[in-house]
Amino acid sequence: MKNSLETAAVLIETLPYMQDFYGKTVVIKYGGNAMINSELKNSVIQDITLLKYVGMRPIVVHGGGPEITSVLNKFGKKTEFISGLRVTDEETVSIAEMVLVGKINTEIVNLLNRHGSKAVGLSGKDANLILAKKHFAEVHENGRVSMVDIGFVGEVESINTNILNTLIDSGYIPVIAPIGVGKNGESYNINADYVAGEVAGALGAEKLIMLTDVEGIYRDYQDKTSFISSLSLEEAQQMIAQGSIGGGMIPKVETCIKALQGGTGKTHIIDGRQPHSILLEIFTSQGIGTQVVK
Ligand SMILES: Nc1ncnc2c1ncn2[C@@H]1O[C@H](COP(=O)(O)OP(=O)(O)O)[C@@H](O)[C@H]1O
Ligand SMILES: CC(=O)N[C@@H](CCC(=O)OP(=O)(O)O)C(=O)O
Repeated sequence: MKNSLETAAVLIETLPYMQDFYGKTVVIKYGGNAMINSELKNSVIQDITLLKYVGMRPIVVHGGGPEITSVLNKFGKKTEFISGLRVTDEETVSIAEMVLVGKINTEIVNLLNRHGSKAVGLSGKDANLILAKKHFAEVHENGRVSMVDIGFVGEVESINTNILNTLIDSGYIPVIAPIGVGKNGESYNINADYVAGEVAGALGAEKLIMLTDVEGIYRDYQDKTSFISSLSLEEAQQMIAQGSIGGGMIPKVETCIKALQGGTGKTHIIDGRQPHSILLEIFTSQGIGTQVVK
């Protein structure tokens, strides 16, 4: 892991090439498992603020899965995930909305603003940012695929790019909570990875960066020497089908695949536990984490 001074050195080396980054749209998916402590949170917030200062167009899509689970526990509700997605009944979707929109979104917006950014928080309901419909989980078992009903879990039908571009063009950083709205005004709990991918695709982002709690993708998750630094779209599809990518990594990799197919330049899964991981990914020639590319 690099310390802050080493990270600063990386940035200074990059200075002559700063104009290459000007005006580039980058979507950052900030996962709940990477929101470990206030020091790391500040490092993520500083990185995003710096991207803005050098003329990039950052957009944040956040998760908050562990926090939702902990609040559900307090209400005596158990959590079940199928293919990386939370089984969501009516009570669960309102708790998820309360945690994601009411707590985590406002926290991130507040932190960004305290660090000198102009951040605006949005859920899928603001200006109908995320129109959604019911999603069924795809379960791979013994080479067969089945579709399972997991309740109020949504998939994105459309993203209102107009509101995002209006905010970005006025100098704001949009911070998006992954709650979608259905055509009858109902709330849908959407995995934040999928929302990040859809936003990246809709805006034609240069990069999609997903912060999580592992170094990146492993060929075999039990074997930490099997780390992969670069993966093609086809290899990624194969790994999901073979079951070597599991749990919460499935929506991430599916998102990378979809974003690449939709025109996003590059996608990255990086370790949010590493201080200044966003800067290290964007401003070093080798980057960090696993990149999934066409
Ligand atoms: N092949 C794999 N490589 C890396 N991580 C994997 C793999 N298969 C499953 N995982 C799991 O995916 C997790 C990341 O997803 P998740 O916990 O949902 O993160 P986040 O909250 O950041 O979205 C890892 O902590 C790991 O347990
Ligand atoms: C349907 C579904 O699984 N929704 C997620 C939304 C939050 C999320 O994605 O948070 P992370 O990025 O921290 O995992 C959930 O309920 O946990």
